[in-house]
Amino acid sequence: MTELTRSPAWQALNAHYEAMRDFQMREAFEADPQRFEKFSLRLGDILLDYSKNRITEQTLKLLMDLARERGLPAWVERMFAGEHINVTEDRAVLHIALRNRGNRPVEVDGEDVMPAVKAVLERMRRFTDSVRGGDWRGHTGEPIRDVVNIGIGGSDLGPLMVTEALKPWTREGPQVHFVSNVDGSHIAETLRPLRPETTLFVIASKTFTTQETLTNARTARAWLLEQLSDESAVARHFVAVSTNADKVAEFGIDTAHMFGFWDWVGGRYSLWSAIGLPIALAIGMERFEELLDGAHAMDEHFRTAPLETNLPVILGLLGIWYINFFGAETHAILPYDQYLHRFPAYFQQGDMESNGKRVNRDGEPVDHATGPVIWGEPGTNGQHAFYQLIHQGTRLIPADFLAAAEPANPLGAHHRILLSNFFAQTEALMCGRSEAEARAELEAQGLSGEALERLLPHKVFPGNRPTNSLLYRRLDPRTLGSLIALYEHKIFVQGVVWNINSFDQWGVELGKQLASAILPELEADGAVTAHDASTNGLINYYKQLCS
Ligand SMILES: O=P(O)(O)OC[C@H]1O[C@H](O)[C@H](O)[C@@H](O)[C@@H]1O
Repeated sequence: MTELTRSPAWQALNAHYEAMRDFQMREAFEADPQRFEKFSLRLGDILLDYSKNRITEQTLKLLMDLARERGLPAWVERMFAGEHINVTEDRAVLHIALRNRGNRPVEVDGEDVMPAVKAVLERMRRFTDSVRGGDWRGHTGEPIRDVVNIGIGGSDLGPLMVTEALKPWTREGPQVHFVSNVDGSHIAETLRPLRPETTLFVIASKTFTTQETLTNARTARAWLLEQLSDESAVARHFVAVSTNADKVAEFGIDTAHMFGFWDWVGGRYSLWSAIGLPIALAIGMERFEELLDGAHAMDEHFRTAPLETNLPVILGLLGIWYINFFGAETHAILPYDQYLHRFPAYFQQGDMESNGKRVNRDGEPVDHATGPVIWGEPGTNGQHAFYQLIHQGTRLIPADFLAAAEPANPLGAHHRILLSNFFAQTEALMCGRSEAEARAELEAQGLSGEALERLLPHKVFPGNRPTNSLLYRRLDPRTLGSLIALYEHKIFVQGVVWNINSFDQWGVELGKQLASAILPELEADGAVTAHDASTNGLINYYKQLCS
């Protein structure tokens, strides 16, 4: 057993889980009229209702004991103090500095990083103002109408998710497009309706060595030069966002047109840095700073609130409860908001790349589950697709429901219909429908005898399925910033409890290495024999199809 699973707090939770096997939320609500008040919290206008979970006050106490035993408060301090908590890469983890809106210095290796952070924000402001104001002109003197962000992973998903989420604020800016996949179809389809004279490319890559991004960037440059036929056009149509000035220059982008960030910003935590440039181009720098303000408010809450009333801590520990004690394999994020349609995908990288780890910080294999599979789609679409399995399948799928009280587009009854579904689904998942209730309903429909008995088991909903609800006034930049930071810190909390490094991602390496060995084999003549029989067979069949 590892230190974690041997620990008194873990053992106590194990015993408590046994005692909770028969716990029914529905009965708990009936027995305790204060359950909602006890198990809900507000931060600003964001309400977190976590009362529809298989928990008692004792469960929370034991989870808090676990967090304390794992030294969570000290780990939070370490992160905020700029310690190199990303041990395998020997780096600090300071996305919180990017949205540190107060005057508190944040030091890395004895140096306050805030002046540099502010200087980049100021450059982003000047640049985005000039592009949005029409002062920045393309090579032929026309203003910029389209921005194409070329990046992948953390250099794509955050800006893409946020510009989609904040679409109502994008009307005055250029149209922003995103190309990530190395599949040529992505860039081909994106560029097809665009004119090079009015298009600005943002090449976003922390390392500036990512194959997909550099391939797409070269294609973009060729497209531009094919039509503008002048190398000097590149300077007016290409900017870069990176930590690697040498590689940016090598690629042919003037570093005067490069926006920097730092190795203490993880790719999947980078939308707050210059990686957010396409967001700022789309919504303007003021709104971008409101996004930072919202995240900062959550950072302050996370840093200072007691564990018991700390939103990210509660979400993180509830996740641990289900993953490690109930054996839940997945976690659904279900935004009742069309604008949040990329939010679950964003946190697939955020969570799964952070906590998809099998060894602890010391390199020892863990003997418990770590990060869950994150998935989800916006409500109500999911209801007509996969909710069947959540309601009546054999798996336990904890789910988060998110919704804004105010509609972004007030259109008759749309929003009330949407929210009636938001409220109904967590109610249905919790209450279920007992056999007696199902029977009564079938009888009311006029069924009886064998016909009723045949249908009855299919009509029963076991219920007792856990959900969290996040309800807030409206999805504006500030609220979105807070919500993203909430999930970021939730991931941190779980990583601390599991004693894993949430900030490296070695698991992406192997495939990359093998792909670079295979690429020349695809270009060479003759059969390939260097791999296992399956891989050889696939490559050789591909070659046969292409010959
Ligand atoms: O920003 P880049 O250096 O181009 O990296 C882009 C992405 O690729 C890597 O493989 C990592 O898995 C991601 O964490 C990263 O966000």
